[in-house]
Amino acid sequence: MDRLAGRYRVGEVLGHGGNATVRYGFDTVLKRPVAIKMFDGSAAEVLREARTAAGLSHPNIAQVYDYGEIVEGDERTPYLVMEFVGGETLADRLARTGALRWRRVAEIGAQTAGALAAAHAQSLVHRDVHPRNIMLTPDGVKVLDFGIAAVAGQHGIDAGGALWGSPAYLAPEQLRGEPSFPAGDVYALGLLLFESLTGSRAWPGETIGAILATRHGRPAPRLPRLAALPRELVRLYEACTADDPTGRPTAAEVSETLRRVGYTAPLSRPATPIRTVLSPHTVAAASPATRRRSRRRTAVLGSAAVVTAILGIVGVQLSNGTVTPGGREAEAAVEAPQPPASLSPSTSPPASPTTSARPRRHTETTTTTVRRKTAPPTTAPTTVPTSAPTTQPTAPATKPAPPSSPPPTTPRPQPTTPSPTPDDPKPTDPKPTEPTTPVTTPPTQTTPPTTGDTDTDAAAV
Ligand SMILES: Nc1ncnc2c1ncn2[C@@H]1O[C@H](COP(=O)(O)OP(=O)(O)OP(=O)(O)O)[C@@H](O)[C@H]1O
Repeated sequence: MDRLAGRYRVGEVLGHGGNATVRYGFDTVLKRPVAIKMFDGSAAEVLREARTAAGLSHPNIAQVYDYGEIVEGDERTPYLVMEFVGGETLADRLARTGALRWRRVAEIGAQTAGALAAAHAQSLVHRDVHPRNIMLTPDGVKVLDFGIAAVAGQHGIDAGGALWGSPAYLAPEQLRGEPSFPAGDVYALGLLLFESLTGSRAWPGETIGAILATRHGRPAPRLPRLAALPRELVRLYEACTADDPTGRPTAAEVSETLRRVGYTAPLSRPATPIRTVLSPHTVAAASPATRRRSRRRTAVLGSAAVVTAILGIVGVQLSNGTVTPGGREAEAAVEAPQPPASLSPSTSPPASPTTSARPRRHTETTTTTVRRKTAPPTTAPTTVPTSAPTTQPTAPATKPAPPSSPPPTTPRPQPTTPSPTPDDPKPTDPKPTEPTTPVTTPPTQTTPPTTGDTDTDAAAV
């Protein structure tokens, strides 16, 4: 069979995530470009992701079209077929240009918040909002990767003891292992505002240990004073990143506020680059390597109390004796006893933590094991595919868009340095061209009917 599921030609790699590779593809039936995400994880989990994401329809959310599995002997490689989104990720954009003008940030933030609000309205929490999951297109923002979305109220730590998310963007209550609620996404949204306005991550760090140590007991950093930045935007950022989830606005409120501020705030000198003023909370810029590593989804295995303990330790002790907070990549996982899972759908933040304890920030020490995350440790599949299909497809003749997969090489500017903020470039949208060489793929078994999703195009914003 030369096509995936008999209809999808597979082309070049668009990017790699923590547990998947995303490739350009072409749907030969509907004659449109697609993105095909091939997973290392278990089929059951990916199918759950597909069903979750397929239920969402919003102009700022990348649409999921189809799900299937590549079967090779005993191995199954699950894949998702998604709307192809041309453009560049917010992470790549920030790496390329540094901080953005505040109006542009308000626009991106408003659309991102709108997408999250749509998910929250269906009691879904994204749980992995970070700049690599925000795609900037000529038509507006597309939020990618509802891959670890959960029903609001679902426990932040799953049955296997994995706490999913990117440690630099998780809300404090998520780090404590409490159930996931929309307020967690709003916290991450606040951090996106910070990063977009300053060009630097709010919680920098090379490793999960370093990030957790940086975050230990601290509120989110204050925004440096930026020229012409409306006070309301500063207040919004502070509200979004409040430690107490009940003090945060809803995503819908964030979207509304950003739209209003963006439209109504008096115009500042448009050609003037953002000028930053030294602030005691100004954070250091992260290196490209830092961005690359710490963006990765991280599974923190352990009870809430143990995660809490990790937060309480500035110098994280790691049991293998070779790992130090500065010495291991952020996609590591911290192992510890499993907590009980709790599933109690709700759309409001918990009145009180459901897990055992608030952080004992300064007293606990523990020994934890850090290992690289390879696959979700939750459902222990009997066979976990570890590799992509053996036959690699040929890249399409026409490059769909500047692939955003290569890690950025441009050093991120320091937030204290005036940062020119040129207008967005216009990434080229791909023409619906097929890869020229048919792809030979292993026999494919597509679970749902391969007619796919007929909801083809997301509306322009
Ligand atoms: N629908 C899409 N259209 C075009 N490119 C995409 C699409 N989805 C993902 N990509 C590209 O593939 C890259 C990897 O995506 P993926 O969702 O696997 O990982 P991630 O979000 O970067 O990391 P993680 O999943 O570990 O959080 C993205 O950063 C993006 O560049």
